[in-house]
Amino acid sequence: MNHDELSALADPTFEQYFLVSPEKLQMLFDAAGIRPDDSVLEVGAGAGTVARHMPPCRTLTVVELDSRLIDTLRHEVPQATVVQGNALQIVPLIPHDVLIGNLPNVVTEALIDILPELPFRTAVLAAGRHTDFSRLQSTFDVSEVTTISGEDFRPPQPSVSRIVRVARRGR
Ligand SMILES: C[S@@+](CC[C@H](N)C(=O)[O-])C[C@H]1O[C@@H](n2cnc3c(N)ncnc32)[C@H](O)[C@@H]1O
Repeated sequence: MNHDELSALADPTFEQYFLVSPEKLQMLFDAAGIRPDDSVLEVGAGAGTVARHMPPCRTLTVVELDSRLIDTLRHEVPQATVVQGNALQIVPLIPHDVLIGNLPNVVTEALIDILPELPFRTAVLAAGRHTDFSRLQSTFDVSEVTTISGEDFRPPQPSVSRIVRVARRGR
């Protein structure tokens, strides 16, 4: 899918900006540290621009709320199990070693609340500049990987967000 087609698919109601920067995708995957025997779960998978470049892993499950994008995800990421629904309800039901997400900020805030109950080794999440991860610091190492904005996305994202790595200590 080219950049014009991605932009045409995006629905601002769902804050749909699709990450296309090869450099930022590589930084995301480096931070995730995906191993060939990992189960990977991506939430808010959009049109599959992240998932289609996912490094080799044992299983890949992608979750997307917008039912319009489900056929696109099945086409773009044929190796993935595609699930339509709300990430906050689905994430606790799917075992995973690595969690990747670029969700609207309000959803990410709610996801952070449930992170301690999830099984992942490493999570890599896009978050707003002011999203508060401090509540995780007793259990996880939290570090900023990079910032993402504008031309990193199609359509260009008007705001600046951060990619944040959350790693469970001792794993
Ligand atoms: C900013 S886009 C990111 C898409 C893709 N991960 C990327 O980086 O290119 C956010 C996506 O999250 C989806 N989304 C919004 N709320 C969601 C929720 N509660 N559960 C699952 N997906 C959601 C939107 O429909 C949208 O496709």
